[in-house]
Amino acid sequence: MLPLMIDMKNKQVVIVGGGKIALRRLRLLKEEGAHLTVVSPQVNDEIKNLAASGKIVWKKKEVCTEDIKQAFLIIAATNDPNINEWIAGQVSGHQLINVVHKAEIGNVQVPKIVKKGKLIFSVSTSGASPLLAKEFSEKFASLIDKDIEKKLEEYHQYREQLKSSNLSEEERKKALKQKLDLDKL
Ligand SMILES: C[C@@]1(CC(=O)O)c2cc3[nH]c(cc4nc(cc5[nH]c(cc(n2)[C@H]1CCC(=O)O)[C@@](C)(CC(=O)O)[C@@H]5CCC(=O)O)C(CC(=O)O)=C4CCC(=O)O)c(CCC(=O)O)c3CC(=O)O
Ligand SMILES: NC(=O)C1=CN([C@@H]2O[C@H](COP(=O)(O)OP(=O)(O)OC[C@H]3O[C@@H](n4cnc5c(N)ncnc54)[C@H](O)[C@@H]3O)[C@@H](O)[C@H]2O)C=CC1
Repeated sequence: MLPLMIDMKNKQVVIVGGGKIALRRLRLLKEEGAHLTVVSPQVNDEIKNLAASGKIVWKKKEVCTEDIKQAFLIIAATNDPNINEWIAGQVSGHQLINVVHKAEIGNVQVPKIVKKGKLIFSVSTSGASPLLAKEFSEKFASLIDKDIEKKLEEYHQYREQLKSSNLSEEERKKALKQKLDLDKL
């Protein structure tokens, strides 16, 4: 499994199922600006409210092939393993699919994700122990400088400045390293 950063803005995402796990995936993807459609005969209250306010689409029905045809990413999050597996069998080779009850059936797994401004890290145990992934992420998060968001904005600006200067690659690298080292003092 290869961890990549994917721009989910305006991507079509179909979540099949409307329970606890569907909601967890929905929150994560909504935050990134994806266009969400939930397909499920029943959904929890939060999903109902989001649909009522037009923030997502809710198709109140059981899933069929047509529902997932246009999706960039599909989340099979029903509580019926047979349905989830059927969905996985319907996707074409260029679609992404996450199957929540048995990740290896799909081609996407969801790690534990932590975001502090521009700093993003994620921990995966390749499905071995989600709880350990959570605990590790908390340990790593506790090591992060509390001003990291502000600092990263500064580093970004400084780096852009250097990139538009006449300095050589070697000189730029040295200057960037010096700034990081100074901050550590
Ligand atoms: C493969 C994967 C799914 C995927 O890729 O979509 C997967 C699969 C499964 N999880 C199960 C159970 C639990 N999952 C959690 C929690 C989380 N699970 C997450 C990810 C992943 N879980 C992916 C692999 C991540 C990795 O590689 O480490 C986190 C990190 C991110 C997220 O889901 O948002 C999130 C942190 C929550 C937080 O931050 O609070 C808890 C604890 C809790 O809920 O507190 C439990 C109960 C304890 C236990 O069972 O371990 C079951 C059994 C279901 C059953 O028994 O029916 C399966 C299915 C299976 O293993 O077959
Ligand atoms: N990935 C993870 O971190 C975890 C995964 N799981 C797995 O996720 C599954 C779902 O868990 P919950 O969300 O808690 O279940 P839930 O019971 O709260 O929700 C299931 C949803 O699926 C819908 N559904 C059932 N048949 C359908 C169909 N044919 N078409 C469309 N929708 C249908 C139901 O209406 C309901 O909204 C569990 O069965 C479990 O295997 C459970 C815990 C953690």
